[in-house]
Amino acid sequence: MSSSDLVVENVSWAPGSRAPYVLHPLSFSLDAGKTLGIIGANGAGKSTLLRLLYRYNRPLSGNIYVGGEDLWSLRPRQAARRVAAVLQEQPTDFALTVREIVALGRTPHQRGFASSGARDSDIIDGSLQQMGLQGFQDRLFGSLSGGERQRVMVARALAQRPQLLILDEPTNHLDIRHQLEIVSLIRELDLTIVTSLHDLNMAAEVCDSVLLLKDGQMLAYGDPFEVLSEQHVSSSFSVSARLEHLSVSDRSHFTFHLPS
Ligand SMILES: Nc1ncnc2c1ncn2[C@@H]1O[C@H](COP(=O)(O)OP(=O)(O)OP(=O)(O)O)[C@@H](O)[C@H]1O
Repeated sequence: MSSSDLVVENVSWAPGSRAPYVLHPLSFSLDAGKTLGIIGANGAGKSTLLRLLYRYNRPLSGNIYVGGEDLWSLRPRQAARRVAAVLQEQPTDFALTVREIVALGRTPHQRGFASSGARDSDIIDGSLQQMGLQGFQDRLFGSLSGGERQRVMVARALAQRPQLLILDEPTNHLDIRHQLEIVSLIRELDLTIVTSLHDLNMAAEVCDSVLLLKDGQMLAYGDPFEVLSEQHVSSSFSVSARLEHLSVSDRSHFTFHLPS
């Protein structure tokens, strides 16, 4: 068995067996504890790929292995113990408290109608704490700001204690401070993470590898500093991209212009 935590083999998707591909067959693997960024213009297929990884859509072809197990050979509850997702669409459980929402992350680990135990409670406390939400636990979800709700959804996913965490645009709705917090959390978490990101500078900073999609095809995969070249970025986003060196922080930084 491969030492990779996530193995994607020839996976493709289309809305029907005769429909054109939305995602053309692609393959990649990701080692345990690493973070992969999915990058591409609007409509490139990022969310489509993520939906296959968190088992919302079944691939038209190919297989996905998480921890060596074929994701589609697992029962839904077993799959939910392995893979958690934080999506752009937030739930409408407005009448639940923050703690109740985070507690939902424990559901795949509970048997039948058993209520949650002390271990569940500790995990929920830890997840709230990791996301800086201790003071919010009795607030109604519906009363929170967009950014606070986003942090609750990440806390719920952490409470699920997954092996693979899928994040669809995790910095949406977040102000700069909370974006930086999410980025540093992603770096610290001892989880295998696949995240879509629109901010290329952030992707280069936070990801161990990057998968660049264009029109549903994998244009490049690998080290962020190789994949995110001026040429690749200009081509996949139809812009003129320039990599500039910031001498103060000793980092490279993309700037973008419309092609003249
Ligand atoms: N169920 C579906 N039926 C038909 N077309 C679909 C379906 N789901 C997605 N698509 C199309 O597939 C393409 C890729 O969509 P997807 O949501 O994966 O893009 P994305 O890269 O996540 O875009 P964005 O950055 O705008 O969120 C789009 O053209 C979309 O309209």
